Amino acid sequence: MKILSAQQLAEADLSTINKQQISSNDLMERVATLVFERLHQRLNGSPVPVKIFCGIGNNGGDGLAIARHMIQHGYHVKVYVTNCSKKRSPDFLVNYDRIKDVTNEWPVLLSCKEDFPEITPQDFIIDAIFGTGINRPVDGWMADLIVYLNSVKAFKVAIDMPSGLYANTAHKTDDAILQADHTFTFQTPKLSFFLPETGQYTGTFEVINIGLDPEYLMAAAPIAQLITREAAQNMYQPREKFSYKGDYGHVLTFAGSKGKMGAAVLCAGAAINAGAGKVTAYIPEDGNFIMQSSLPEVMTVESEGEEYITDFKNPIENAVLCIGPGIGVKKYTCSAFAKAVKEQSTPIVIDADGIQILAKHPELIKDIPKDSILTPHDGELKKLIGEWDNSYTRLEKAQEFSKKNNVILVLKGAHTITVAGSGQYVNSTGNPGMATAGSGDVLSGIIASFLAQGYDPLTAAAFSVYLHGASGDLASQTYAHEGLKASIISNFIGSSILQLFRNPAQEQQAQPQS
Ligand SMILES: NC(=O)C1=CN([C@@H]2O[C@H](COP(=O)(O)OP(=O)(O)OC[C@H]3O[C@@H](n4cnc5c(N)ncnc54)[C@H](O)[C@@H]3O)[C@@H](O)[C@H]2O)[C@@H](O)CC1
Ligand SMILES: [K+]
Repeated sequence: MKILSAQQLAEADLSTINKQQISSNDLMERVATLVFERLHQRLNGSPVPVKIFCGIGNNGGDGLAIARHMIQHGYHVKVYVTNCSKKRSPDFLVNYDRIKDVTNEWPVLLSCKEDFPEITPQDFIIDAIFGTGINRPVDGWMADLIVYLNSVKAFKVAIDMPSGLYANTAHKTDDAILQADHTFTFQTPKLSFFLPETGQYTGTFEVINIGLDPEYLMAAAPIAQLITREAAQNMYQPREKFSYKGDYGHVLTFAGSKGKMGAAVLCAGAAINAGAGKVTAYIPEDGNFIMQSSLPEVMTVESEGEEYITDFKNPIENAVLCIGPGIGVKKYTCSAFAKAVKEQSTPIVIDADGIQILAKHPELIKDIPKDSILTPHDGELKKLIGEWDNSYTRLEKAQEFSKKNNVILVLKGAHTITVAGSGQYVNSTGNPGMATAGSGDVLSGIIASFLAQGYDPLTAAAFSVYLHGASGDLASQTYAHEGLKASIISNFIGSSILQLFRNPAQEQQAQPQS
């Protein structure tokens, strides 16, 4: 699903009005009807006191139109208008007049702090103060209003955007932003919904298809793409009946050291669980028993070093190298890393200590095959690209690095973002239970596995990130966030592939691989 900027969404509104030959107010009415239907489904005629706060732009116009529908359906609605300027939008004004058709009360105008109404925890708040038109921080008594609304316990639903939140630009830390419990957002989610500084303001969110001009949407170059279940379904490559293990590639993991053989086991295990035809683990000599007894499906080749990998003699032709988990950064391991990377001619996966080594030896970056995939967490990323001021500069710097070095970066986080040149692919799966040791080793193994199976590097990265998160989501239904551990996530990879194509009634049946 495309993620568009606030400006593109405004253009899409205009294009819709022109192509569908409707007025902007017709579009607003369509939007308000769609939101009302969803509210009505949930509230089901409940006598809950509804308080709707409307700005004076089109977001406020939406709020007024929603209020009208609710009043017509018997809800107990009180409407407040933030009377901060005389520049009321034409569609706001139309709906301001129309609300009089269904109630004898004019909306209450708010102009200062003293006007704020009392709000009880039982109230249901609808926030239609600002949407995508916000272009500066909210200040004065309007900021106080947002702070006040945040301080009350009532349930809050935001229309299109939590008021005060920018769709795709950075905030200052003290900006007033409404903390919603749920957000109905229009046509596409906004980039800010997925970034750590701002993602929490939406609460849960739902994208409503408001029927904007399909031609505009098709042609628009998105600022990012959301990898949804549908997108992941399209990435999946089913297997041919007359195929054999040689068709599904060979992964060579270069992972593990004394005390960290678990990283190697998790990485190689995930590569097997995600479908690689063969997996060979290149390991320090002392790790052989651990690997062979943990993973009977995985072959091993020992390095000369007993506790660390100290050398590299390519044991397998045409394997996909997955290098870094648990290898440490000792000098001889760095030399073996450098040799292994240099000898590869097709894309590889570099994770964990492999990224630390690259950061310490930037001269090695030029030896990485084009379109290789690096999977840094933020600590590792900072060592590669330097510090950033906010999530937007983080993404810009990651794009620069990706373009300059012809590599794909998988920026791990609550919403992992895969950066390939100027393309940004935001993941939609995963949960906080996945913030656990070894989770990243599993991810790098999955990516290498799909690379080996012939997926192109960008697809392998984005698809693996999706499946990794989906495996964690499925596993958490049995183990809770707290009970998740990396090996469990790995055991749910097969279930997450099945779940891609299950209908909702079958979704509960997911079982782990043993
Ligand atoms: N025809 C359309 O354009 C449609 C617009 N829609 C709604 O319209 C919204 C966008 O509407 P608008 O562009 O009118 O903008 P908003 O309603 O988000 O903001 C209103 C106005 O507030 C002013 N403003 C910006 N920042 C401010 C601040 N910090 N303090 C005080 N005033 C500030 C700006 O002049 C802006 O035009 C969307 O989020 C959506 O809810 C939907 O109804 C769909 C159709
Ligand atoms: K809003």
